[in-house]
Amino acid sequence: MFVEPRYRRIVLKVSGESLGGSHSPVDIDRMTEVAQSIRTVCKMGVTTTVIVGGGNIFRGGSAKAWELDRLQADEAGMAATGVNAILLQGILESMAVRTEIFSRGPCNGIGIPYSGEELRAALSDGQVGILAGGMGISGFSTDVPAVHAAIDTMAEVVIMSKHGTDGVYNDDPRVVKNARFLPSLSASQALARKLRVMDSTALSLARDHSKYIHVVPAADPNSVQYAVEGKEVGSVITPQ
Ligand SMILES: Nc1ncnc2c1ncn2[C@@H]1O[C@H](COP(=O)(O)OP(=O)(O)O)[C@@H](O)[C@H]1O
Ligand SMILES: O=c1ccn([C@@H]2O[C@H](COP(=O)(O)OP(=O)(O)O)[C@@H](O)[C@H]2O)c(=O)[nH]1
Repeated sequence: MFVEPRYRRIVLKVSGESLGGSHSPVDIDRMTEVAQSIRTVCKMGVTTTVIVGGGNIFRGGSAKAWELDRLQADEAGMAATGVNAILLQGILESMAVRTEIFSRGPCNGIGIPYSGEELRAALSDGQVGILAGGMGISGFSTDVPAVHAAIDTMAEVVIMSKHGTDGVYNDDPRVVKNARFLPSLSASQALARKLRVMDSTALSLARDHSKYIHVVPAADPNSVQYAVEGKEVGSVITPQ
């Protein structure tokens, strides 16, 4: 049965941590599930840009433990997103999904350098854009380039496939056992309550550019498809 998608143009942010397995920082079964969900939404006619995190391999926040300075640590984190992007591209291409990687910073040399115009051209040509290297500069997470890509590609929503939560709560559900699930809230409310489900810089960028954020559970392999189909899943952060 054909379902009219709720979203026509999306940016999908895939949590790096959700790509790891118990024996390896990158798990082929998880990566395959992600690729299958991308193929499913593409078949529904949804124009898709994917941005992968790198936290399954390395995060800038580990700088101290490794005695790295923040710039070095962030460069390692950005490089990690490149590994995930190449592996995801490989699996997607094996499923006959055409892709192009657009890269920044330490990932330059993987695919082609990021350009909003070239990304839009690839999407118009029916390809999936995969972004590597985040913003290409230290001090960010991949949430900011996810929202930025929504601006560049005129996507109405960033679907955030999150590790360790099924949506947004009024407090961190990993820490506060009786935290309350919030099916819908505004970006301003999330900022005012200092909810740390995503980067505050990315939240304010989404608010200022009227982009919706749909937080869905990475643990459910159907959650991206359900979000696109308009089924109740995760939490929606509205721009207003
Ligand atoms: N208000 C909140 N609602 C939901 N999750 C939250 C909240 N505050 C903090 N978190 C935490 O955010 C984590 C996901 O964010 P993060 O680890 O940065 O993600 P990812 O690697 O999935 O992008 C969850 O595992 C959850 O513990
Ligand atoms: O524009 C960017 C994007 C990412 N990073 C680094 O790359 C790491 C991995 O990205 P992220 O934490 O967003 O991955 P995820 O949380 O999705 O696993 C971050 O911790 C940062 O150290 C960065 O320095 N600049």
